[in-house]
Amino acid sequence: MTSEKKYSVVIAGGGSTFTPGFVLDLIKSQDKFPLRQLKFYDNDAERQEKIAKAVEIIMKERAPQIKFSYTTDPKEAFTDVDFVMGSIRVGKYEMRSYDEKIPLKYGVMGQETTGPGGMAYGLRSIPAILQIIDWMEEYSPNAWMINYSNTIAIVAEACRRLRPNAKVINICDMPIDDMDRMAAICGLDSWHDIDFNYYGLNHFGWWKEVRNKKTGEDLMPKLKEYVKEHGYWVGGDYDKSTEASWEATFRKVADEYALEPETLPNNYMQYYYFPQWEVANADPKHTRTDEILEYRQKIVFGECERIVKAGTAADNIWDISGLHSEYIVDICHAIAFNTHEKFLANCANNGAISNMDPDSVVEVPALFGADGIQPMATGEAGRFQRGLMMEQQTCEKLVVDAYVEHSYNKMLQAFTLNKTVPDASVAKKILDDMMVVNKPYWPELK
Ligand SMILES: NC(=O)c1ccc[n+]([C@@H]2O[C@H](COP(=O)([O-])OP(=O)(O)OC[C@H]3O[C@@H](n4cnc5c(N)ncnc54)[C@H](O)[C@@H]3O)[C@@H](O)[C@H]2O)c1
Ligand SMILES: O=P(O)(O)OC[C@H]1O[C@H](O[C@H]2[C@H](O)[C@@H](O)[C@@H](O)O[C@@H]2CO)[C@H](O)[C@@H](O)[C@@H]1O
Ligand SMILES: [Mn+2]
Repeated sequence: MTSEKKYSVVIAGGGSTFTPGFVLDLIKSQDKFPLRQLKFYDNDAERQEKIAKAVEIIMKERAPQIKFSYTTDPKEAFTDVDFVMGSIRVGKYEMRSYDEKIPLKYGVMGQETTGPGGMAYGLRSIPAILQIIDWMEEYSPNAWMINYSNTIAIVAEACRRLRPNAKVINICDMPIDDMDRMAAICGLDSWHDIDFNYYGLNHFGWWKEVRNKKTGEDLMPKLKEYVKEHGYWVGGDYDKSTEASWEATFRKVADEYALEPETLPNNYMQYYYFPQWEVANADPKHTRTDEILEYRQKIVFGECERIVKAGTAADNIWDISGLHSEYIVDICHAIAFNTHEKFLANCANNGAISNMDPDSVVEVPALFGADGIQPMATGEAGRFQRGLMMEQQTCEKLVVDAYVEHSYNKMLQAFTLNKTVPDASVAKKILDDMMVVNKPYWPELK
């Protein structure tokens, strides 16, 4: 589809390891989502510049028609834009490392977006995301923010409650990645060949239905046969660049499926079904953050440095674009061109899951168009799933209460209620350690 209009996009989190991927996929999509301008915004000038200097070269060589700039000034960043792509990490990897390591100190699973670590990260993200929404509304009132910045479930609950009319859509690529694996398992090209019914919370959900989009064939029986042995691990060429810890995650789906074989789980259920297994298999001194510093961050920043030194990206062999970046570009395209394609959104339930409260934030299929999202009805949640979701979403709501009320006790209740934490005394120890390191980012909790 082509149009006269060309769009202006700002990536908030210009220094993100995913930014070069966004850029490469935006360039690849110029025939369907044409840009006139691309900007980066970050609050760490030095980190952003390392990526931006390489992107400047890439843009000159591959898309000179698009005006490119980068800034730490919010007015410059958010003026004259149609889309904000959110990819910030408040506190960067230094704070992610604490999110993972502090709970482990007390025998509790430590993970980026789940358990106490995920709640700590969510509380850090709320004020930064609300601030970006406010700048977007002030400087580009017609713009849409498509946000990846975690912890999405908590950020989405804060948006629902505190910015109910904002043009912000909180998204996650995990179900897309899982569905792409399902497609590969069934011999299909990509997740685009699959139709689905999925429901849950972010990083906490289940497929009720998976079909071949073209023929309508029910793929659940075939998938279940495969998943009970291999989980969502595909192997071979498909997984040639997948890191070892992701392999373990996709294989673990076999155990998650065995627990509830009527549906197929989001791979993140491992953290709630098997938190003690996570602890037993973790190295408290070397967590996922350390792996990223040694691998993804090294590759991305190393390649940027190499391009800048060479003064060209012509021999650039690195391409970290992929599902993550394709997905956000496809969503911007769907909104820009009012396509009403089916993706997934984290939004107020309002009946999408019939036996959950209207004000629950849920992750469900939705049609994406010029007016934003139209969430779809997914039917009833199973008893097991509903019980789990009620507990988890209450934790997410309590974190937002803690933010609004500056309440230590609400945060302690959130930690205590969480399925990954054994009791209130352990919750308190974790929270007290987290209070110290999060001082620059959290509201003062009293
Ligand atoms: N929703 C999803 O499914 C999904 C998938 C992958 C990654 N993510 C999220 O994407 C984000 C980026 O991940 P990454 O690993 O590339 O992180 P990263 O640490 O490499 O980059 C994040 C950038 O955000 C910047 N930043 C921090 N606070 C900011 C603020 N207040 N304003 C502007 N910039 C700020 C940092 O300086 C840094 O350059 C994270 O939130 C991550 O959890 C989400
Ligand atoms: O440990 P990380 O930073 O590698 O991953 C944490 C994120 O994991 C999911 O995103 C994956 C995505 O599903 C996969 O397809 C590929 O693009 O990598 C992404 C990041 O590694 C999850 O959806 C995110 O919310 C997490 O932040
Ligand atoms: Mn996600």
